Amino acid sequence: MRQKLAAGNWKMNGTGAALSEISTLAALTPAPKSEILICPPSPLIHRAADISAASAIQIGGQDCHAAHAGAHTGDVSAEMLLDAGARYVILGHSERRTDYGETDAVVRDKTEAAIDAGLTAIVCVGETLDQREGGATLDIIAGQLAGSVPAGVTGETLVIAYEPVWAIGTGLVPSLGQIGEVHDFMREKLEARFGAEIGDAIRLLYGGSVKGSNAANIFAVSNVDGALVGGASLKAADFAPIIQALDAA
Ligand SMILES: O=C(CO)COP(=O)(O)O
Repeated sequence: MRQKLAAGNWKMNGTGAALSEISTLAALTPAPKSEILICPPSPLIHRAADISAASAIQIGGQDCHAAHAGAHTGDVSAEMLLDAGARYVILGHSERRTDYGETDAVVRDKTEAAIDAGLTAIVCVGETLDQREGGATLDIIAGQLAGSVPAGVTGETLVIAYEPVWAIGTGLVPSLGQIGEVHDFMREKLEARFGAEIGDAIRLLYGGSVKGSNAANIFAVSNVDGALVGGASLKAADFAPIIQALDAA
């Protein structure tokens, strides 16, 4: 049985004042059945990990460099995230693929570095609206999975997040059929590449305009093991109902 995961990606939002949302979230979800993860901006990770230590909430990063250390001004290594208290890191988010031209090969190298350091990597994949309208969705997902996921992963070291680019921050959500089609397809691809046992153990998250109002329906879709939530993870009052829906799924 895969452990369900509700992950919040704060993106470039929040200063120290936002950390109170973590304690509030812990109070609103005292005994969650699902794993709960908050990925704040890097400068908050250490304090977020301290605040969440007594709760079920885990902390993650939003990116890391592929190198362990060195002359990379402004970058953060996977070891640094781990040392600061992170246990997960989001990699290959479409905003990084777009803003920084991160290719599948770059994402794969970062994923290897993250896993080497002892983090669980959440690798993001997803098609643009043009690609979906052109009927290329499954080809895009297959290519991103093949290119971004390194060899040797397990259900403990890798999570995949399916985030259609056109659904991120837009309020648009694919139909439940479309989500199910992609998640079933990803499961097949992972089982084909890593074998039935590992392929079945890797958790598959849906991301893109997940809210308390649509979460239960999305979590009922086959092979959806949780969500990667942006906007609705910033406030505990918005994120808690999503966690409750996942617990109930
Ligand atoms: O990009 C996302 C999470 O990584 C999704 O963002 P929204 O939930 O704000 O659409």
